[in-house]
Amino acid sequence: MAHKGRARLFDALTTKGTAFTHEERRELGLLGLLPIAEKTIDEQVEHTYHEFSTRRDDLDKHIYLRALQDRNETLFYRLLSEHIEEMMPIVYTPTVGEACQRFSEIYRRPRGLFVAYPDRAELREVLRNRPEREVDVIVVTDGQRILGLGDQGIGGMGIPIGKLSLYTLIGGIDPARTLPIVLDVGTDNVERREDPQYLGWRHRRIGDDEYYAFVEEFVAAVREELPDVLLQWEDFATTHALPILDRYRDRLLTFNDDIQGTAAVALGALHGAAQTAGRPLSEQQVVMLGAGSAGIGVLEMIRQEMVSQGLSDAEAASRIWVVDIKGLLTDDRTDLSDGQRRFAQPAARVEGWAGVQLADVVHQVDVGVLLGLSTAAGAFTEEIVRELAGKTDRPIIFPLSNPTSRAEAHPHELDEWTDGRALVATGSPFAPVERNGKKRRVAQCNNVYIFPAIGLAVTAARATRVTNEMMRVAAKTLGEASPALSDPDEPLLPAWEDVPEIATRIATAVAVQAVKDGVAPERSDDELAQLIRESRWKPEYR
Ligand SMILES: NC(=O)c1ccc[n+]([C@@H]2O[C@H](COP(=O)([O-])OP(=O)(O)OC[C@H]3O[C@@H](n4cnc5c(N)ncnc54)[C@H](O)[C@@H]3O)[C@@H](O)[C@H]2O)c1
Ligand SMILES: O=C(O)C[C@H](O)C(=O)O
Ligand SMILES: [Mn+2]
Repeated sequence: MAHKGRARLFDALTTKGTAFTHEERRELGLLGLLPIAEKTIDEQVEHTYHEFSTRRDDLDKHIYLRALQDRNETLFYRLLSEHIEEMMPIVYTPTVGEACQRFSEIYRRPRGLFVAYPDRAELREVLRNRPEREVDVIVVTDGQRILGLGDQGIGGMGIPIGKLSLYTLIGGIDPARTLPIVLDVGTDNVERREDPQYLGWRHRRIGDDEYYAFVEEFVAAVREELPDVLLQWEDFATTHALPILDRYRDRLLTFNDDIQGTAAVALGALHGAAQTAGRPLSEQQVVMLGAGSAGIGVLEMIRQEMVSQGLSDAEAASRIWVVDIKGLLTDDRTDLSDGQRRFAQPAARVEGWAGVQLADVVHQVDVGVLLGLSTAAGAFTEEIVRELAGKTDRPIIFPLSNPTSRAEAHPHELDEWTDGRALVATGSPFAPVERNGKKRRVAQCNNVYIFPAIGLAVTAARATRVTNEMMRVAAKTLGEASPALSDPDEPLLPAWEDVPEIATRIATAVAVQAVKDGVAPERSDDELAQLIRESRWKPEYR
């Protein structure tokens, strides 16, 4: 922190703005560079909250908060931590989706790294130019599947920035040690490419051979520059997401949030739901709409959970029904990937059915759990939901697609169509549901319950891999924190105010598991717990 003068005043990570005391101003050569008033951080929070509140819409609020982040990170996180429930939907889903779509238009200042294909001969230099030397967590996207909004090219950068803000807010990762990265490999979104304001490389997406070679080069440069960093893959198209994860999961400290983080949060929410419904997962028939990387990732974990509850692999698979854009996955389909094939039902099982769409499956099968990771807005129709509600007392219905505009159903509809019996969790945030004059919060089943805790765990424990067991322990620890376990009228997942504390608990369990799995240095459970608490960064001026 050697900076003095203007360099110090304008360094977002260490500035205090008007909160520099007179003495500090004298020491740091700031006399005269600030108005005479000396503010406390609480006064600054009050002021910025007022400013935030006067912005006209959510995108405007997003722009305000991002600008504050670029100006004074400590204040940004302090403000967020005091208004977490109100501001999460602004810096993250759903508003971040619009911020990605309009990234070039609302662009003010650079952040993180733009790793562009035309610079491929100088990837190491690009990595070396990173804003801060030491990095604990990278979130990288190539912008091809931004939430359910498709290819946003370089605009996808909004996602790594938003996710890393939550690594700090919830997981206590030092913001100076986070690095958002976008791989700019072109875009197939013609509207973006032809927009004169577009800031990315104006080119079609490169072909697979070039693509995988570029990713390999990128990974090699990351390993050379930052050998211990956690590398999180985010919002890659399913066709790339799965091969990339397969290729690197045993070579690096890495995970794919859409596949693994989503699976863990869904399993966590299902824990409270199954308990409230009075029927364990292994006795449920599960239907998933959507067979992309998110849907298949969730189903893999559900299957493992059913097996741990006593079923064989085959018995578990026979309880899982997956419907994609073409209909039910059956073993006579020739268009399935290996991952999808594991969940294909024998074609003989559906002989004589009138059709194989979602409505047919819900009609024919004794469904207890209906999950959506399809991007198909409104696909959980009144007819389907009413039929499901006729089969079971407490139907479990999770429309998990993001952002709000892609949700398979809205919670108030599900509540109405099931007379309040549905156990609901959504991917994006929704307003509470009102029934008999009582308002009930809707659980937001979003991977943000998981990834900050994973980051905290591997950073504090100095883990070298993210194992499947670590993800399972994260799911279990989250599941055990479900408010619904003690009161069936409570939501399936904890309130946002409690999430930083729960992330600490999850991180501790994950770190203990990392040691057990032999991917982190030996330490006692107590030592790990203490290490995790102490390593949390706090939004305070120092
Ligand atoms: N809640 C969360 O934490 C979370 C996490 C990850 C992803 N998601 C959301 O999940 C969605 C899917 O992500 P993905 O990476 O798996 O995407 P993807 O595009 O790879 O997969 C989408 C799947 O849905 C199917 N589908 C599309 N339209 C359909 C329709 N009309 N009817 C039936 N099936 C249809 C497709 O065939 C495909 O199998 C996105 O909206 C994403 O935002 C949510
Ligand atoms: O970003 C989110 O809100 C969750 C998830 O990673 C998604 O891609 O939808
Ligand atoms: Mn994602």
